[in-house]
Amino acid sequence: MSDRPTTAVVLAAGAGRRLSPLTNRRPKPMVPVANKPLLEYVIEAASTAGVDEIVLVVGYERERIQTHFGDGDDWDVSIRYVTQEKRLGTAHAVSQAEPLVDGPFLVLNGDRIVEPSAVEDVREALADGDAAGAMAVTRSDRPRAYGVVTVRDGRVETIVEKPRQGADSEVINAGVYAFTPAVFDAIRDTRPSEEGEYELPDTVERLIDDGGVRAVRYDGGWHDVSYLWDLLAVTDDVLDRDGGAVEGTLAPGAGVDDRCVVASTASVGRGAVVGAGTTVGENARIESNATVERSVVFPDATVEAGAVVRDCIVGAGADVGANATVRGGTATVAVAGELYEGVRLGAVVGDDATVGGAAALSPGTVLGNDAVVGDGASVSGRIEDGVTVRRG
Ligand SMILES: CC(=O)N[C@H]1[C@@H](OP(=O)(O)O)O[C@H](CO)[C@@H](O)[C@@H]1O
Repeated sequence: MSDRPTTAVVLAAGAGRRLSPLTNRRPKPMVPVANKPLLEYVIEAASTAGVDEIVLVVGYERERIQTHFGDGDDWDVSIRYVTQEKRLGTAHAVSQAEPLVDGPFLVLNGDRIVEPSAVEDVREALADGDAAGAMAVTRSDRPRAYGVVTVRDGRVETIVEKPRQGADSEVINAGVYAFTPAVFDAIRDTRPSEEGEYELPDTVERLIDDGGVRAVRYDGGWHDVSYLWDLLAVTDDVLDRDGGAVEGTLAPGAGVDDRCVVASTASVGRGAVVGAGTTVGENARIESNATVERSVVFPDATVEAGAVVRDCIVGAGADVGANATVRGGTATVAVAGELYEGVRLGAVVGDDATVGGAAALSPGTVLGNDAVVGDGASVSGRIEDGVTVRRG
């Protein structure tokens, strides 16, 4: 067996609670960017980098993942699944794969878009040296949301997970690793975090003293959807990188910008405008004279005639009624009990939610799954799943 790993353990068990309501019914790795789940970008990058065996660690809503990826044939990889029954952290997730790996292997986060070079470079770094592990590190504008890393002589010197106080480095753990099987002993020696979880950064810290971990600088694209509004920005970045793909049924007089992705089974009605930075999922319908700009429309959603939707996420099967408006722009948005100001987000319309005709959603509105806004109602703030808001 070659010492260059061709097996990757891909972590896809988490729920992604900060992306509620989008993750109330689907795991974060299945959130679509340009009509493709985040996890599909990871699997494609691994496959392009020469990985031929993937162990997918699944848990929350795992059927969604297994149904989509099956045995991996469509991606030229062989996929096997292991289930992390309890959410006990990323190191615990890796340990679930122990019976299925043999020799050095890669570990990839299943919900961050990276390029194949990140995978290739960590694998080379492990194979060329005498370290117990190699980890890709990259620069981030918000290091405190990640594992903050300091590097010395090409090795990881320190790693601090999501530091509460300021970060002393802009360099973060990119979520792409290569390990020798020694990592499994290091996981067994890893102590639980304050939240009672076994975290891979803590395991890496153990390996620093025991074999060392090479730091591999990665400057390619690195995209994370941490918050709802990141989905719009990451979609925009991916459209910049990969270009648009407008398929589907376009009625006469429909205007669809080139920098959009419209699924082959979607339709855009007469006089409708689909502006740059928009993606329209399978079987979604943009009806006549509607305007949809810089938005993500999930599969089976409908934007009815004359509706105006900007900076929006329209969930699967949702219905935005005729002449409803979401004017877009910046707002204060509540996520998991915290307020984020100055965020560019028109509205999120949860899966199967209904926005009545001529209703108006203020910027920053987040409508839960199955929520209903009555005809002509004006709504702002956060509406939980299943709640109905009538006019007046
Ligand atoms: C506990 C853990 O594994 N934390 C990792 C992981 O964060 P999550 O928020 O758990 O996805 O991925 C980040 C980057 O992908 C990395 O910077 C961080 O150190």
